[in-house]
Amino acid sequence: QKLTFSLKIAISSSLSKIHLNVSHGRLCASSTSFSQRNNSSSANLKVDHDQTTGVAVMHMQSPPVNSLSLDFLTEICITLEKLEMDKGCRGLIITSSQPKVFSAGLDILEMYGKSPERCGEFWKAVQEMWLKLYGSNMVTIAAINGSSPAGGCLMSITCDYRIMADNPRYSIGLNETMLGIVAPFWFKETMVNTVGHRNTEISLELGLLYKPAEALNIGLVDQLVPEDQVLSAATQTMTKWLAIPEHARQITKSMMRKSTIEKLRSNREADIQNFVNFITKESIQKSLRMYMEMLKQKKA
Ligand SMILES: CCCCCCCCCCC/C=C/C(=O)SCCNC(=O)CCNC(=O)[C@H](O)C(C)(C)COP(=O)(O)OP(=O)(O)OC[C@H]1O[C@@H](n2cnc3c(N)ncnc32)[C@H](O)[C@@H]1OP(=O)(O)O
Repeated sequence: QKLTFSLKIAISSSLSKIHLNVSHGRLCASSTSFSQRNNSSSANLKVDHDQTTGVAVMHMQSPPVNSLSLDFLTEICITLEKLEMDKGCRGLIITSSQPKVFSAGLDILEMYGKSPERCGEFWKAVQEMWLKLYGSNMVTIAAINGSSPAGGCLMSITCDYRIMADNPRYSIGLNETMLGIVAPFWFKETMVNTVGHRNTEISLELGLLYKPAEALNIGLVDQLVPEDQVLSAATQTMTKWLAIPEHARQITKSMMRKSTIEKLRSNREADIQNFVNFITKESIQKSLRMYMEMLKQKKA
C-alpha cells in the first residue's frame, strides 16, 4: 500500500513539534508551533488556521468579484481537501477579502465561447466543490460580507450556517433564470433543503435576488449582523457548534444531506453531459452574451 507522507514544518518557530498520524492507510505528518497558528496562501485564497480552536478561516481573494473560474475552483477544492484531511481542523469559516462581494458565482467567461471539453472540465470542478462542501465533516459557516448571487449563493447554502452583513446594497439568491440559464437539480435541492419547496419554486422561477432582510425572512440566511461584525459573529457561532458532540453532529448532518449528495454522485457523468449540451446551445450562448453586455452597461 502506498503511503503518502507529507511533512509540513513551521519554520517560523524553532520550537515546532511534529505529529505523526496514521489514518485511513495514510501516514501524515503535520507540525504545530507554539503559536498554534498555521497560515497558508495560494494565488487567490488565504487560509488562517488556528490550531488551538481547530477553526480555519478561508478568505477568497480573487479579484475583482471572486467569480468561480476553473482555476479558482481547483484551488478551493485542493484547500478543502487539505483541511478535511487535517484532524486538527474541525470548523471552517468561508468569507471574502474582496470589497462588497462574497462571490459573483460561476465565472460566466468559463461558460461562454468555450469548447465542450473545456465546459465539461469546468462543470466537473463545480460538482467537486459542491460535493466537498455539502458533504464536509467540518462545521462550515459562510460569513457573507457582500453580494452572493447564483454560484455564490450555492456556496453559502452548502454551509451549515450563514451570517450575512446587514447592508441593503447586498443581495443573495439563485438568479440563474435571469441569465437565461437553469439551476441544475442539485442547486435546486440544496435550496429546497434550506428554505423549503415553495420558497425555492418562486425564487428559482423568478431568478430572485434577496436583500439581507428578505433572505433572513425566508431562511436563506440565519443571522444578520453589522458589516464589521460578520467574522466575529461567525467565530462566536462556530464555538457553539463545536461544543456539540462531534460524532453525533456529523452523523446527523450526513443523514440530512445523504440523498441529495448520492443523487449527484451516482449521476455525475450524465450531469456533465446535460450541462455541456445545454450551455453550448446557440440560444444559451446568446443569452449569456446579452447578460455580460448588460453587466458592462450597468457600469457605464
Ligand atoms: C435542462 C436543465 C439542464 C441544466 C444544465 C445546467 C445549466 C447551467 C447552470 C449554470 C449555473 C450558473 C451559475 C452561476 O453562478 S452564473 C453567474 C451568475 N452571476 C451573476 O449573475 C452575478 C453577476 N455580477 C454582478 O451582479 C455584479 O458583478 C456583482 C453584484 C457581483 C458585483 O457588482 P460590482 O458593481 O461590484 O462589480 P461589477 O458588476 O462592475 O463587476 C466587476 C467585473 O467583474 C465582472 N463579473 C461580474 N460577475 C461576473 C461573473 N459571474 N463572471 C465573470 N465576470 C463577472 C464584470 O463583468 C466586471 O468586469 P469588467 O470590469 O471587465 O467590466
